[in-house]
This record gives sequence, structure tokens and C-alpha cells, in this order.
Amino acid sequence: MSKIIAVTSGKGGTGKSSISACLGYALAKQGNRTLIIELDFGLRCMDIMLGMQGNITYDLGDVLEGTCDVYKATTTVKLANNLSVLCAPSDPFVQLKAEDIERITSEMRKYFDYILIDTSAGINGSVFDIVTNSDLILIVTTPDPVCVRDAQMMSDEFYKRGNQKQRLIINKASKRIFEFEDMDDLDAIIDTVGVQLLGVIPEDSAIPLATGKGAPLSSSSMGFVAFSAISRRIKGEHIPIQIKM
Ligand SMILES: Nc1ncnc2c1ncn2[C@@H]1O[C@H](COP(=O)(O)OP(=O)(O)OP(=O)(O)O)[C@@H](O)[C@H]1O
Repeated sequence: MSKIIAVTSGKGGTGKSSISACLGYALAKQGNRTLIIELDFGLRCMDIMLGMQGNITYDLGDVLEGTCDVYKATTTVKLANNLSVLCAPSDPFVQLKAEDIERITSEMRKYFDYILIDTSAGINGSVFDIVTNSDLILIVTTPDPVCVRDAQMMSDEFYKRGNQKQRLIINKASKRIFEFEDMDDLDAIIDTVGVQLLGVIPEDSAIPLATGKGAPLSSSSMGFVAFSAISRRIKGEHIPIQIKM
């Protein structure tokens, strides 16, 4: 049974796209057929992050406009055998309706084990409905107190709408966290957001380096270790949470 996983956050710049790209790569490398759907309309970046810049013929805009069927619009990523991407349209004004994404994801369930939806930040009507209806919501926050509060507000809204299947990812964790007065350890972040922790990704310069070049993360990097563990936990394996920062 395939799983639709939405990667979302309250605040912008928390690392949703980087996480979608690196987690998608990790899941694919572990033998799972994985599709990343990018919903950041007008701010496409997944082609660069996955090393496919200049190699995207069709995108989600073509599917929504009805000029191309969804399977044809997905592009196989060269980095990993099992990884495909459906990029966001470069036109920011393409109309997005939740029912269109539901139609697209239900069609794609036939071909993929995991469908990762990389969303735009914040509360936007149709993206909100898409996330609410997914099988698993990954709430991404950094340790920054503003970001943590926004994550809590987003998560509360999803709970209110009946989605209990939420997990927290704390991204860009570093020793700086101990400098925040009310949010001085990871437990305080987890308690504030009120969502079970799935993983902690350290602040690691290997991540912008890899996604900027469209290359895989170096297997010796802290980021690589964190994404491998998160992908295994998503598959139901018991991998203890280890925090290196
Ligand atoms: N763990 C990390 N360590 C270091 N840098 C990171 C990490 N995660 C993400 N970044 C960097 O943070 C910046 C924002 O990341 P990204 O674009 O993935 O965020 P986003 O949440 O998708 O942004 P937006 O809300 O604008 O869509 C990028 O420069 C990215 O390389």
C-alpha cells in the first residue's frame, strides 16, 4: 500500500524542499519507488536539488491544464533508480485545487510506494486541504522559537481537522539551541509543538552543498545519517534517535 507524505511547516525556509529531496533520495536508495511532487508554485527548486535542471519537459502545470497526463509529466531522476519528480509549474498563478492533487496522487499510488509532497510554507487553503488528507504529515521546524510556535499552530489546525498522523522533524539543529531561553532543549520543542518526534537533522553544510549541486549527500555526512534513519523509521523500522550536532 502506497503512502502519501506531506512535508510542511508554518514558517518559510525551515528546509521542506531540502528534506523532500534528501528523504526522497534515501527512500529510493533503500529500494522504494518514490515520487516527489513539488507544490511550491512559481518557486521551483526540485529540478536543481535533484540534478535535473534543464531536463524537465513537463510539470504539474501541464497536468493541471490538461495538456499532459500525470504519468508522462513525471521525470525519472538520474541520481537514483527508483526516484521520480513532478516539478512545480514555473507560473505562480496556476490554479491549484485540492481535488486535482487528490486525483493525481490516487493515480500515482499504482506506481509508487511513497509520494512525498513538498508544500509551500504557511496556511493556504488548497495546500492545507491536501496536507490534511495525506497519510502522514511531517511537520518541519527549526529550533528557533518563532518557528516552533508556527509549527505548533499548523499542527493544532491539522489535529482539529482530524489528522492525527503527524510526526515532527527538527531541522538545522545545532548547539545554538541552548542559547534560547524558553526553548533550550529538544524536549521543550517537542512538548511545545505537541507532535511525536520522527527525527533530528543537524545543521550541516553538506546539505546546501549537495542540493545546490544536485548531487547526493556524502555518506559520511551527518545529514546522510539523519535521512537514512528517518526513512527507515517511516518504513516502520525501530531506529533509535541519535542526535549529533
Ligand atoms: N539541515 C540543514 N543544514 C544546513 N542548511 C540547511 C539544512 N536544511 C536546509 N538548509 C538550507 O536552508 C535553506 C532553506 O531550505 P529549503 O529551501 O529547503 O527550505 P523550505 O522550507 O523549502 O523553504 P520555502 O519555505 O521558501 O519553500 C536552504 O539554503 C537550504 O540549503
